[in-house]
Amino acid sequence: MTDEQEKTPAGPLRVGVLGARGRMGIEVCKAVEAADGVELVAAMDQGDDRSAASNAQVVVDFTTPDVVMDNLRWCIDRGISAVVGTTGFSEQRLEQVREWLARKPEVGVVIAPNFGIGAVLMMQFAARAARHFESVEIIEQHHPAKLDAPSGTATHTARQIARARAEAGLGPVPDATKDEVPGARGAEIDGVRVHAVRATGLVAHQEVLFGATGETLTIRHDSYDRASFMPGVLLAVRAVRSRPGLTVGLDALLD
Ligand SMILES: NC(=O)c1ccc[n+]([C@@H]2O[C@H](COP(=O)([O-])OP(=O)(O)OC[C@H]3O[C@@H](n4cnc5c(N)ncnc54)[C@H](O)[C@@H]3O)[C@@H](O)[C@H]2O)c1
Ligand SMILES: O=C(O)C1=N[C@H](C(=O)O)CCC1
Repeated sequence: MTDEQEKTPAGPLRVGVLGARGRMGIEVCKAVEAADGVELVAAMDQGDDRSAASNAQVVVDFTTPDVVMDNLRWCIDRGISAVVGTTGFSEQRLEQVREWLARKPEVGVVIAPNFGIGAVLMMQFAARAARHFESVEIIEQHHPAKLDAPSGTATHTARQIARARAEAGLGPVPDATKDEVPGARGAEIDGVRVHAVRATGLVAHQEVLFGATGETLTIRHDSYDRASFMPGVLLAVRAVRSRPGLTVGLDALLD
């Protein structure tokens, strides 16, 4: 930002979008253009010159797991805060982002596997239920153009459930089954089975199935339209500059 811009009285928050021609990016550009107090200053996609977003105060990234780290580094180096919905964040990647941010203490980054308010609550409810049930499995369902599996939401949910189980002193989930066909029992994340379904007509859906003697509990969330993610994205866009450092998930912003 130039000294001149720094001195200018607060105008609308300048927002850039990376992945602007993608399914989510299109929706984010529309939401930013329609929202009060924010202004879309750059809408960039693959092949565009990213420097057009240098003037942004906040960049929103909905791109792909293979380019998102490079985009984040670029933003942090320039002192631009970022709101990231792109998936594929391992613990190592989060640690790398924290390292970059340590050199730019004024910059905020929010990385959320799911910006749907209902999805955030579904993950919280699942983490709360986890200590009371010996069995748990996650079934995530998405549109078939999704590049990654399992979803970021399912991975995050599994990690939170595993943490809650460990704190409650629960052992492994009981399971005597031997896979006759590899993959029949799904993937395993921190001891929690995760099943990924892909079908035309779906957007983003997840069930968490808990079991104990004589009862089951199913916690389910459905996004039928990408508009469902926009209140969460705008919440993060407005909050990120007042939250220096890394925030993972929307939980802290909803409290
Ligand atoms: N956190 C959430 O709430 C949430 C919700 C939906 C999707 N997602 C995730 O967001 C990501 C995008 O999802 P989508 O359905 O919009 O995918 P998409 O494939 O429709 O869009 C990705 C866009 O990024 C663009 N792109 C690729 N490389 C780029 C680069 N270097 N710079 C700028 N743009 C680049 C692509 O051309 C494409 O237009 C995925 O990782 C998905 O899992 C997260
Ligand atoms: O459409 C997608 O891709 C989605 N990805 C996120 C995930 O991986 O959890 C969130 C829901 C939509």
